[in-house]
Amino acid sequence: MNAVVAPTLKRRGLMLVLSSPSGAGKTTISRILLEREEELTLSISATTRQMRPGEIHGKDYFFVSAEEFDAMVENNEMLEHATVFDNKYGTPSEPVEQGLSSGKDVLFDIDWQGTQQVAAKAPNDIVRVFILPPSLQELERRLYARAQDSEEVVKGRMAKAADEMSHWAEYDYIIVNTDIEKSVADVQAILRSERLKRDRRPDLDAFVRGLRQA
Ligand SMILES: Nc1ncnc2c1ncn2[C@@H]1O[C@H](COP(=O)(O)OP(=O)(O)OP(=O)(O)O)[C@@H](O)[C@H]1O
Ligand SMILES: Nc1nc2c(ncn2[C@@H]2O[C@H](COP(=O)(O)O)[C@@H](O)[C@H]2O)c(=O)[nH]1
Repeated sequence: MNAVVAPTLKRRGLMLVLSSPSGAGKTTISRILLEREEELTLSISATTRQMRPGEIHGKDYFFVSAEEFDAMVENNEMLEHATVFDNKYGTPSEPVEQGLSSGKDVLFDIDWQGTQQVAAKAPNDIVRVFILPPSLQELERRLYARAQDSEEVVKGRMAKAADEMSHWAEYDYIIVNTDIEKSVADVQAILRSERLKRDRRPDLDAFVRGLRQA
């Protein structure tokens, strides 16, 4: 008897965006997701902000000067860019294009301004997830517990949290990050079903035609 061989169908990569007020848990969720999802690659942003202890140039961010950042924007090298908490942040386009064309999904940890720009450029490819903290008290606790920013920076970020959260309804999915394992599982469930969407699977048409003719 012949073994049944599953057909390999191509799929268009998607752009998975995580946004949240600072400290709600995007980076933590992203790190775990990247360990568990082989077909997912991270878009590494460029930023003018100071490197935090433990951060690595080229892994967490490309840490650049304001002049270098402006030159990247001027040369049309950014998919999106914005000023967030007094620093500039942006997504270099080329690695995103490379990731998508090699069949990977690309993960973005960007704010609502960047999300709006990516959605305007690639409305069919973007999947937007907004992460909320369980409470403001817990958000503040997490920012202090991370112990990587000064009290002044934490206060500044807390002051902007309500404004950041006012954009939640622009997102496709909302996760309240109470339990980290559950939040990661929720994002994985979103990825799994978004990957199955008919519009992202250009080979399906020919495959079904073949099935009907057999
Ligand atoms: N579900 C959770 N329960 C408890 N602590 C958490 C949870 N998720 C994240 N944290 C902790 O909260 C702190 C902030 O998380 P993280 O750095 O991932 O936030 P962020 O949204 O990426 O912030 P930013 O926007 O500033 O980069 C970290 O110390 C992290 O370990
Ligand atoms: N629009 C963009 N926002 C970005 C990008 N990279 C990060 N961010 C957002 O900035 C804040 C602060 O990040 P932090 O690492 O300094 O704590 C956070 O909301 C990130 O999502 C980007 O390329 N574009």
